[in-house]
Amino acid sequence: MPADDEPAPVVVEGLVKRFGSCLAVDDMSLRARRARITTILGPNGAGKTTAIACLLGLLRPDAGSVRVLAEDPWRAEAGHRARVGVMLQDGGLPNTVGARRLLEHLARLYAGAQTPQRVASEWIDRLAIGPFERTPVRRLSGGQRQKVALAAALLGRPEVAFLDEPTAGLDPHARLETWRLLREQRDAGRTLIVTTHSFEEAERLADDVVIVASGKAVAQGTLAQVVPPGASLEATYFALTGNSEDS
Ligand SMILES: Nc1ncnc2c1ncn2[C@@H]1O[C@H](COP(=O)(O)OP(=O)(O)OP(=O)(O)O)[C@@H](O)[C@H]1O
Repeated sequence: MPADDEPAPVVVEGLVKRFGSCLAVDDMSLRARRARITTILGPNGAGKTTAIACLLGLLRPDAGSVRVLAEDPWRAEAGHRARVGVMLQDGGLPNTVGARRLLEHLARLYAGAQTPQRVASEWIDRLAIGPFERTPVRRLSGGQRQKVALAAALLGRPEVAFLDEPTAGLDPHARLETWRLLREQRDAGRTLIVTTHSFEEAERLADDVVIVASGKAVAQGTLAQVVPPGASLEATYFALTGNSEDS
């Protein structure tokens, strides 16, 4: 188990990001510990995806700092990017190719994969992609596309992976299988940052939880640290995000 005082692989300090007059991220600070699953919960528009885009080096912070594996992602070289996996909400997958071809292509890009066909087959088996492995991505159902995007994010054996709502739209079997997979990835030493709108997912999957509201991290820690004795995560979330559970 990693010591709590070792440098965190993901550090956000005082992050600010504006889009015109919209303050999407407002002085956000958070950390994700190595070889742990950190889930980020927060209302629509709270700034989760924007913060992740900064952590991926896709957006440049207006203020504050972000570090991934001790580097500034905005300035990082290709070698750094290969250590970081990503699954974005819109998939970002090429539309016209099938899953097998795409996964083989990605496996070829990663130096470690000497046998791209075998690597792709392992992920296709693991995520039950086989029945639709040759269907062009644009023809896949939302849940099928999620599976391909998850395989694409993890296939390069990244040290850190950012997964934006990885189980959204998955059926209950696929969701359980994804949780099992993510725990295995964590146990293999990967640091996973997972956004979700599911309290059940956070409770069953997370080692650490971050609650984000109005562009700030308003609570973070283990579930036991974040949720007061006798309360639920759901009640804590509603109290911290300013919404009423009864409304
Ligand atoms: N490129 C952009 N241009 C303008 N506004 C943007 C842009 N990207 C995000 N925003 C705004 O920033 C705010 C934060 O959006 P963000 O996508 O980070 O929220 P989120 O917490 O990921 O929400 P959700 O749970 O719905 O995915 C929103 O008000 C959104 O409209």
